[in-house]
Amino acid sequence: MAAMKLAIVDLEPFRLGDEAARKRVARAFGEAFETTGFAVIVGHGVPETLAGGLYEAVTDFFLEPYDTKAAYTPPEQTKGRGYLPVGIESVAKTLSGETPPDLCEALVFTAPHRENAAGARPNIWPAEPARLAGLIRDWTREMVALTGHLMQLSALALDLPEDHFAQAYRDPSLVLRFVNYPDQETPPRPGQMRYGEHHDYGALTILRQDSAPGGLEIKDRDGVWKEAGVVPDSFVINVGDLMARWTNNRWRSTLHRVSNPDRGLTGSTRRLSLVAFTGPNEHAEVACLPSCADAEHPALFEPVKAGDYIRAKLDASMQLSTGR
Ligand SMILES: O=C(O)CCC(=O)C(=O)O
Ligand SMILES: [Fe+2]
Repeated sequence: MAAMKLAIVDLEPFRLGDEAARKRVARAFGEAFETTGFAVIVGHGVPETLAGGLYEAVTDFFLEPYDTKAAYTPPEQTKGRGYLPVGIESVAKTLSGETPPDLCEALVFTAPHRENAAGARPNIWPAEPARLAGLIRDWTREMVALTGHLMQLSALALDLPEDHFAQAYRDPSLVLRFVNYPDQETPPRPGQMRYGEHHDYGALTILRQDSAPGGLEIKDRDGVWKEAGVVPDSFVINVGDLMARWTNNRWRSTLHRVSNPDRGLTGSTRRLSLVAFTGPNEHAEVACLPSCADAEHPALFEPVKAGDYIRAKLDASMQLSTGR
């Protein structure tokens, strides 16, 4: 399979440079989202020791016996928190009717940055490995900070004042989804994938992937699936539906999926991803940005409340919530 040529954007001149440097980075960032909907960022400022430590701790969690992990599965059939075993989710269902379950298991935290907020449903924190909870709390702080940088960059790239999104992101939404794609001892069923084709629902997704076989694939403008590839110590950032709506499709929410590893491979093909779905506050209204519509490009979407849009998509993706 051919590789998708993703733009690699160095954020360091944005974080540390002068105005001209910031504008340059923003231009590259925006161009990537206008063409492929994906950008690879380096120089992002997130410490590699933390990323590596979290990767190891999450790996250790998924290596625990099934019964230990299943103790963290929530009673409700939604995928907002806790341990979600293989078989619970079928993400391609958000696009088309019945599809076999995705070949992944996940550990999910919703809004871990506002755990103590009144009315928030508590996340489910695994006791083992003991270092995991602290690492996730540190990661949460990094993801919120990185989201702030990405939204400043987004505003500049969209010809808006740098703080345009500050209000909507004062108390942002955040879902952390740690995903393990196990070795496939039996062949997948027809149409079954590690993670089926889908759009992300939020504004920007931040993904740390590893280089195991059976990786991220992106559908290009001609409808051809291409491999995303892996750049060491980077994050893949992609545009979700809310950002596409905000930008009137100037930025593209692109179909992607996680493919199965070749059956001929020997040795482990296990793959681990650290995903952060970022977005504005649930109460924020997402309506066409002033710089994204004109006489030739009238607004394509009705304004939506961010939280309502996400909730509808999450409901549709649950394998067990049949009849939708
Ligand atoms: O694991 C990956 O590379 C991508 C996962 C993904 O697309 C998602 O969680 O929405
Ligand atoms: Fe995705």
